[in-house]
Amino acid sequence: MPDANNDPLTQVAGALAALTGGRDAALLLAVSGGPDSMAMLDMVRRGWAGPVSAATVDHRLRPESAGEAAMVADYCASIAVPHVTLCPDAPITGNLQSAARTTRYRLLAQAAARAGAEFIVTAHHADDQLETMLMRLARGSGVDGLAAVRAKNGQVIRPMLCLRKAELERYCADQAIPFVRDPSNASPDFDRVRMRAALGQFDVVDPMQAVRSAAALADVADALDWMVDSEAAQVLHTGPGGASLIRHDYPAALLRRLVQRCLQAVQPGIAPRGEALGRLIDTLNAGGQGMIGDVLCRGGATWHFARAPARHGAGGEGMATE
Ligand SMILES: Nc1ncnc2c1ncn2[C@@H]1O[C@H](COP(=O)(O)OP(=O)(O)OP(=O)(O)O)[C@@H](O)[C@H]1O
Repeated sequence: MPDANNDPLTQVAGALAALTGGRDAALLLAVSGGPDSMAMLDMVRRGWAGPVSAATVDHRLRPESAGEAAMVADYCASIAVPHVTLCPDAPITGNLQSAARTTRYRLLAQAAARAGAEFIVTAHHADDQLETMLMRLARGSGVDGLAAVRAKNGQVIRPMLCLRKAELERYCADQAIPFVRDPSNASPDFDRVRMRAALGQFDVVDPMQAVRSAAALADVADALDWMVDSEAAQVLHTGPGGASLIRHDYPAALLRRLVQRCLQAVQPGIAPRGEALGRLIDTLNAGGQGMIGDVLCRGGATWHFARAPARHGAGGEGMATE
């Protein structure tokens, strides 16, 4: 007899209830028009008792994108789900994937506020999680990076992590749900596409186990943040002259986070890579001084962090040490 608990709709409903705290909160679904988010749209509107609306971001980076957004709008109209297409007010430039992602989440947050939605829901699934973890592993990431795609990050929630991509595609086929395929998902120019192709030949790691590992690492990252909150209140002081750390005999994982907080207190938004941060901490431990971004850092009994004049041609997060 089929197990009702393994039914994708039941699993997604359970994940949504856990992520939202069980209330019938208003949800804004982020629907690109691909099979993952179209399956999510259909599953959530069937299984969720609270208000549901949907948004598609037309990044205007490909000629087909307006037609894809229109397809989602038409489908939403046919199932009586309110839908909005969101467009950036200026062309997306620079590192296109990363700039598109930043713009997308900003537009979605604005649309959620307008729609009165408490949560933005994306369709990241278990195969996405494994790909992300392996890409981070290939870069030597630590706990935060390997925690990969968070099931909950601020107001963004991801209830489809409990499902495989193949289940979502099967669902679309079974329910005759239309979808589009983004051609960039087939371009070998992207690391993710190459990783996906490699994983197609390699079934040693079960994506569902990767989801469990990532969730365990996310718990560890949250626990470290919690400890650092209470330590920082005792040992990290900020003022007009910058930030200082009066104690630094911490285990490495805590010290890295405390130093990150000092840096961010001086230069908001700075996110040094693990290796640069490790080199800085070695330098400070040896009583030396170094620069990360625009922050001058000095070791000694108390570590000091202060804004330095921007260096000509400085590359942001690189580090110079003395
Ligand atoms: N153009 C879009 N409009 C609305 N939602 C989108 C759009 N693109 C992506 N999303 C949402 O984000 C999810 C993940 O998409 P995708 O894997 O393409 O993003 P990514 O850039 O690789 O990951 P991330 O969103 O974590 O940065 C989709 O399933 C969908 O819910």
